[in-house]
Amino acid sequence: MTDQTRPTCLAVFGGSGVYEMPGLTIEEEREVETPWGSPSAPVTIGELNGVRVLFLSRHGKGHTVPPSGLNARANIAAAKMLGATDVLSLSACGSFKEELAPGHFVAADQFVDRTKGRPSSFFEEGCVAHVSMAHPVCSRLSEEAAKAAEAAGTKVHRGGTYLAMEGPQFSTLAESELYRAWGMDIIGMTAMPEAKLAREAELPYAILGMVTDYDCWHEDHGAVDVASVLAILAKNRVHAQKTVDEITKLIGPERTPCPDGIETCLDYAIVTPKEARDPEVVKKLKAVAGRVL
Ligand SMILES: CSC[C@H]1O[C@H](OP(=O)(O)O)[C@H](O)[C@@H]1O
Ligand SMILES: Nc1ncnc2[nH]cnc12
Repeated sequence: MTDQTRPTCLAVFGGSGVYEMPGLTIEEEREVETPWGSPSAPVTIGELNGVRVLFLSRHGKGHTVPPSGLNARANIAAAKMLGATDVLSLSACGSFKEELAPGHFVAADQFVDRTKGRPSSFFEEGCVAHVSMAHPVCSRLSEEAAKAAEAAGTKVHRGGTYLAMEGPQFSTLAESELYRAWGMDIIGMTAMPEAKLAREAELPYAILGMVTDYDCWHEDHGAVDVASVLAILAKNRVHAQKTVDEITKLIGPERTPCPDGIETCLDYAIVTPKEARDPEVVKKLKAVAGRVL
């Protein structure tokens, strides 16, 4: 059995409002230490419909970790180290389009990264790699997530660009209008560098943006505030949780390799020749890129 034909092990990163995953038969809550530190919370390891699921509350159980303080490297590394085959992100987001209404989900397939200074690579001086981010989302997982959300009774939009802002403040009106003029679809504060790191760890990644608001551009809606985001999420949390239930039914435990080749994307990405690599850096990297080191 090659690494890519292992049974499914779906890592779910629950964002704002999604702090637990009811229905999961819990095996254990694992404290994980990675070469990049600890993830946001202990990882809940369990099973749902015969599928192994790893659940991580992205901001911690009590929502104590802000977007800029997220240790995305530790979160992704923890998933990889625990054997994840895929990562599904459930993320609250603002909308830049009338038709992407609060309560709808967007299976985003592109990102624009406007975050600043977040550690965004596992690779560093001593071992340099460049992976492609042209198609940052796993097409298969994204479609499965979209179908699962529909089965859970949610209106889903397939495709769309997620603008990742630094935060934690919401956008100014000028920024909101600029992003709209750029053709962005949704906005949030967490998908970057998470998606980049998932790619470097050869983990197929997909995201369901759970629309909570129209940011601040919409004349008929007030500017976004946390209370309204959380109120919408309280209504939609059940849809998010049901979506995870449905996706495990859809994908099942048997898994074929990712059709986009994400699990082998490091084959030609590392530019530093073996003899020039820093052994200490390589030691850390084994946690996420052991296949090629
Ligand atoms: C509580 S509103 C802003 C907050 O919500 C989103 O988090 P997540 O993506 O983890 O659901 C957004 O990105 C901000 O971090
Ligand atoms: N309008 C918004 N901007 C950034 N992050 C968000 N999360 C939810 N709504 C958001």
